[in-house]
Amino acid sequence: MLVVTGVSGSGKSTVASRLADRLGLPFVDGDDFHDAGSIAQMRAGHPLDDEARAPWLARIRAWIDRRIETGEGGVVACSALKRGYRRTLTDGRGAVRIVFLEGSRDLIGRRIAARRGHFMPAALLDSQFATLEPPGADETPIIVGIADGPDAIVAAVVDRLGRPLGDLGG
Ligand SMILES: Nc1ncnc2c1ncn2[C@@H]1O[C@H](COP(=O)(O)OP(=O)(O)OP(=O)(O)O)[C@@H](O)[C@H]1O
Ligand SMILES: O=C(O)[C@H](O)[C@@H](O)[C@H](O)[C@H](O)CO
Repeated sequence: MLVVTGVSGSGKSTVASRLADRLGLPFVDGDDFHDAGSIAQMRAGHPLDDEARAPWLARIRAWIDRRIETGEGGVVACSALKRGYRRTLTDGRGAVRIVFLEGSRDLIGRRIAARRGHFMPAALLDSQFATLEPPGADETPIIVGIADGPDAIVAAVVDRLGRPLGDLGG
């Protein structure tokens, strides 16, 4: 089970969906678990706070738990900006591995500015970086830079998994 994390526009949806294809695992986008109120709040340029994110994270955790139960595993795209958010998704779940997409404010800002048809406004990127607590070594994250294209990033993650792909189920 892989959770692909990073700020808005870091490429989570792009990378996680291709990664899932590559590994033959189900994919889900954390964006699809927001309620309408949270989407409206972000669209209006107001960041979510801990309270608003808690039920959203709980829904994603429930998806992860179902995937673990079936033994099939999966790949989920979820910003999981703070350590505490990641713990919500990983604690007590040994097989959940964090992937962190690392990129500069400048590069991500350019990609968001070029993106069309997404609710997340570019203006929220500063708040995303202010909230971000990059994963520490104790979280054994797979950290990948995002300067290269999606296929290269997927290949780098697969390379770093460092264990047989069949072991990702639980
Ligand atoms: N490695 C890459 N190289 C070039 N462009 C990329 C790369 N990864 C993603 N993009 C583009 O950057 C934009 C942001 O990517 P994406 O929507 O996947 O990010 P995200 O982290 O899922 O964002 P959000 O959290 O806001 O949903 C998209 O237009 C996407 O096509
Ligand atoms: O925690 C958050 O602030 C939100 O989850 C955002 O990160 C969005 O979900 C997404 O990244 C934007 O599309």
